[in-house]
Amino acid sequence: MVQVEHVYKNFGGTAAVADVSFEVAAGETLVLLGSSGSGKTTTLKMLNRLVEPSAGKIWIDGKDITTLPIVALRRKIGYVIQQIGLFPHYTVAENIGLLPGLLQWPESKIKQRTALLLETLGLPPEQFIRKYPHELSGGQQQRVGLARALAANPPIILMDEPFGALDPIIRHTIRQEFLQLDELKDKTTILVTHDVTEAIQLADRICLMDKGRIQQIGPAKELLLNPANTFVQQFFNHTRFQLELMVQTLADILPGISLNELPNAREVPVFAADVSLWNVVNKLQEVKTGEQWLGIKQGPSVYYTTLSTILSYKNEHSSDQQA
Ligand SMILES: Nc1ncnc2c1ncn2[C@@H]1O[C@H](COP(=O)(O)OP(=O)(O)OP(=O)(O)O)[C@@H](O)[C@H]1O
Repeated sequence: MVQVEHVYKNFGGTAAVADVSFEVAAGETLVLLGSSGSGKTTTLKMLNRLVEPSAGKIWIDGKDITTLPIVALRRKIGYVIQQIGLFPHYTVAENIGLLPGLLQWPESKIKQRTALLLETLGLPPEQFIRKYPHELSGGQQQRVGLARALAANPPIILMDEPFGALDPIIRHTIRQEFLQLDELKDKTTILVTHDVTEAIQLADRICLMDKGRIQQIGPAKELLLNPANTFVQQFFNHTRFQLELMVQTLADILPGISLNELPNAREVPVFAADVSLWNVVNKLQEVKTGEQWLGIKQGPSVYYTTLSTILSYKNEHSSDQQA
C-alpha cells in the first residue's frame, strides 16, 4: 500500500506539485493523467525518492519512505520509463539480470528468472538473451525494459509513459498484452500518461492532475460521468463519445433504451449485459449488414434492440450535455 499525504514540490519559487494526497491499495493500478507540465512525473519520482518533496509525507506499507535506506526502497519498487534506459553495451540477459545480480542472487536463479520473464513477454529467450539493445525494435526494447523492472519481483511498479515511444499500433498491442500479464496482476502499479484512452484501458482508478494539483481521483467512469469540476468535464470532451462507450456497459443503458420485438425470428448476436458499449460497437461493425440487431442477456431474460438505438441514445445522453 502506498500513501501520499499533502505532498508539495517547489522548483525555485514555482510549485510543480501542490497538496497531492492519494492512496494506492496493494494490487491496484492508479494512473496519473494530465497534460504536459501538470506534475505527474514529479509526483511519480517522489515515490522512489528520485525527487524529494518540499513538504508532505509518503508511506509505503506503513513506513515513512524517508526512514528507509534508499537501496531497500528501490528494491521494493520497479521503475519503467519511456526512454527505456537499457544499457547499450549489455546484452538483453545482462540488462535484465542487473538488479538480481546486485542483490547477489545465485547465477542459476537469475538465468531462470530472465528466461521466464522473456518468455512471458513474448520474446523467446534462446533468440533474445544474447542480443544487444540496438538489435531490437522499439517494442522489443520496451518489453526488455519492463522485464528488467520486474526482474527482482518488486511489489510496486512505477511507469512513466511506458508505451510513449511506440507507434500507435504496437502501442495498442503491447497495452493489451500488458493487461493480460500475470506478473503484473498482483503488483501495485502507478503509471503516468497523458493518453486518455490508455488511462481508461489500464486504470483501476485515475488521478487527473492540472497545474500540480489533483482535480479528481476515482474510477474512469466516475470522472467521465460525474466530473468534479469544469476542468475534468472539459478534459475528456474531445473524445468523450468514444470514452463513454468504453466505460459504460449494456446494463448501464438498458433501462433507458427502447426495446423491441425481434423481427421475424432472426438469428442475432447476443451480448452479456456487462459487456462495454465499445466492445458491442466494434463487434457489430465487423458484421455490417443493414440494421444491426442485437440481444442483451440480463439474468434469464434476453432483450432485443438495435445498434442505432444504442448510439442515438448515447448521443442524446452524453454527460457533455448535462454540464
Ligand atoms: N528538475 C526540475 N527543475 C525545475 N523545474 C522542474 C523540474 N522538474 C519538473 N519541473 C517543472 O515542474 C512542472 C511539472 O513537471 P512534470 O515533469 O512533473 O510534469 P508532467 O505532468 O510529468 O509533464 P510531462 O507530461 O510533460 O512529462 C513543470 O512546469 C516542469 O517544468
